[in-house]
Amino acid sequence: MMATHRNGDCGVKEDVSSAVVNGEATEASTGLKLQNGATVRPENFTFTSEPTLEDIRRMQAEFTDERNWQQFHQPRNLLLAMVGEVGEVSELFQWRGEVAEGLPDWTESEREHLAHELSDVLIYLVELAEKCHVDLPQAVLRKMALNRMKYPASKVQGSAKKYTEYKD
Ligand SMILES: Nc1ccn([C@H]2C[C@H](O)[C@@H](COP(=O)(O)OP(=O)(O)OP(=O)(O)O)O2)c(=O)n1
Repeated sequence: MMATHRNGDCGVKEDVSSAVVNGEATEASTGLKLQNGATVRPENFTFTSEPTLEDIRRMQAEFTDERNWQQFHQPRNLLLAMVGEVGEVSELFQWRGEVAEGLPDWTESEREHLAHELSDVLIYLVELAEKCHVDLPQAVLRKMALNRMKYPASKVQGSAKKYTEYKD
């Protein structure tokens, strides 16, 4: 079963808002903004530590080898397959309006369906990265470092503007 962490019915009307100081979200300032302006911290949600991305890469390689499917899994096909799965994730959200963190109004079956589709996206993403020889965990570290430089916390506080929109 998919691990879920619900906030319960707390009248949440806006998405998570977090204040950041020196690149770190402060404990007191991270939370859900309620209609009355009060802020409530969401329950912490964390992943389990395994499988790692390398575990997933290896398991998918075994899965495709066992079926003689490597012949179909070139980068372009994997990209198209991944985009198709992203579409399937989108289908689960379409026409529902905005949904609260933790998806409190979704059924267990809907949550499990979402878990399946997100997993399909990840599986294809990991295999695409493998076939392109991108070491995904290390690439993510490098990209996050770049993101921190492009969006200094002190400069972009509370603004969702693209970095190119800043004048200085
Ligand atoms: N040629 C294939 C076909 C499937 N898979 C694996 C990776 C995905 O995790 C999952 C995708 O399977 P489907 O294409 O059957 O897609 P869904 O599981 O989303 O089924 P549906 O489209 O019915 O929702 O299976 C794969 O690696 N290579």
